[in-house]
Amino acid sequence: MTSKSKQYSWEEIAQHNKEGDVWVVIDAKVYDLTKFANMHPGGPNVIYAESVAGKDATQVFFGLHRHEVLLRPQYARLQIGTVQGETERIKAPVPGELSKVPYGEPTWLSQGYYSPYYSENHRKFQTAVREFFDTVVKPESVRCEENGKRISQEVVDKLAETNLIAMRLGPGKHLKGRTLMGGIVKPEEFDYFHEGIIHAELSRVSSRAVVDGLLAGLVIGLPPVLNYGSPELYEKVVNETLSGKKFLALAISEAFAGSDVSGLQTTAVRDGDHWIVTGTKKWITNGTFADYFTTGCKTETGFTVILIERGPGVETKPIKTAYSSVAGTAYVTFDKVRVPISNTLGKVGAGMSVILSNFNHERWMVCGTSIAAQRLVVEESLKWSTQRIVFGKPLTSQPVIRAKLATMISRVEACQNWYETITYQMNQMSYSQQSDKLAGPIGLLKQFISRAGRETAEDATQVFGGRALTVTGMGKFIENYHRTSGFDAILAGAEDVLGDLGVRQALKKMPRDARL
Ligand code: HEM
Repeated sequence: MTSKSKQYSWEEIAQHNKEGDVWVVIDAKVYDLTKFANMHPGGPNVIYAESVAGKDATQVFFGLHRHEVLLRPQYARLQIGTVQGETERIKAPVPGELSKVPYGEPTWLSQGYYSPYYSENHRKFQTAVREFFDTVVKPESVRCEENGKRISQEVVDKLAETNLIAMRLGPGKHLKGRTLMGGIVKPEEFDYFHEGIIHAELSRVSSRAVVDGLLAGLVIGLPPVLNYGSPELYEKVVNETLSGKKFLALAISEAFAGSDVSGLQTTAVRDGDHWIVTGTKKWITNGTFADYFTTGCKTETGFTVILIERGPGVETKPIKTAYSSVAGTAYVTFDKVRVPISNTLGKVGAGMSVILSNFNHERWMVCGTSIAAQRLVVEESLKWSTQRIVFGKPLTSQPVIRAKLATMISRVEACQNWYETITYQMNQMSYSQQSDKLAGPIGLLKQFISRAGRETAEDATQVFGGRALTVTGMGKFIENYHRTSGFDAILAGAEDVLGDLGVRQALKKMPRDARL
């Protein structure tokens, strides 16, 4: 019999109630904290308190710690047995499982509800993707968020093996001949709902910085190569990057110009079969470790997009931002870099349409990851306000807290429903129809979602109080989301600019004879 399966009566437990001999019970499990008390991060005295030592400390424990504390091996081994006739109720999470907390999952994944958009195949795909992210990505995400290092090659290799890297770019010819998630979905059947599942599952297990660090640069920077690169460039760069052997970043924004793409100053001057590129780029996601840069350049006849390989004259240095350096945010300098003319993406001078055609997908992707993060914040807030006791009652007994939860839930549901409607349209439309009909709505959607996210971050911070201000502990997700939700409002197009784009697109389509 292992010591953990030993059973103790409440009478016996009660005798271990003092310094030098202290046991506590948490969720029917008996812990011997005698030696640990002096190392306890919350100090020894709280454990010797009359209401704790030798007693059931479940409620006080869950008011102060996340369940994951008990699952860490160094603490799990403090358990010496269970209470006679009692069994644990708070179960450890199982990789791949769905949350049972109301609104913890989108409607289509909630038991007893229906959806017009998702099929059995989407559900099968979602199960496999969640299990993969829970087991492979989640532990890595926690490590990288803390140490700021880039995602390990081991995890990148696993992402490549399942073709998750390729699938994050959406449906298309780059999926042809690939086995997707062990063959669950055929390349020709893979649609934007499948892709959205990947963004949501990634966001569920990752901080905002890890979402970007997990090769977001490639997701936004490779499409111009896919759609406008020469066959030779396609063959080489697409194979190298989708197999996780090389990394790629989109290098458009500069300290001189962000959303105002036409104001860029990086120049490319023709010299025989080469471009000579000189200039700087700022806020380049994955730039610190990228091997290729899909770069916006000023050329004699306008704006041109050129793929630049890391080599002589290319330098990158990390930029310290509000989120973890796992994202690899870089300042990039090009100093008279010689680039073959064959690396030009699209026509010389026609770079604006190359870049614009890429934006819709990028913005839609940010919407998907933001909604999943907001949903996690809602779930965390529901759990916390149920387990936190104040003035002798759970936080949920306060009408002001319930009112906050109401608006948080409504926001995330509104975001989800609009996002799914647009995703459905994307599935029905050709690429050019999407560019014509969805650029405006996606701009408005992104503005709505990033604003909703920041309001939800504010509300959750009020619900969690001081705990939302610390990087570790009960409110760690809220702290991280509160600190980083602003990234969604800036990256892929500033919130206000996108709102304006949506309205301008609508105004262009106003019937000339429309009158009140
Ligand atoms: C198996 C038993 C326990 C373990 C392994 C444990 C472990 C920890 C850890 C790791 C922390 C740091 C904060 C965190 O990571 O969440 C902490 C903080 C704390 N613990 Fe415990 N603890 C245990 C039992 C208790 C009990 C029974 C009490 C009773 C009052 C208690 C009171 C506290 C307090 C007051 C803090 C500081 C919380 C804060 O800074 O917000 N702990 N404990």
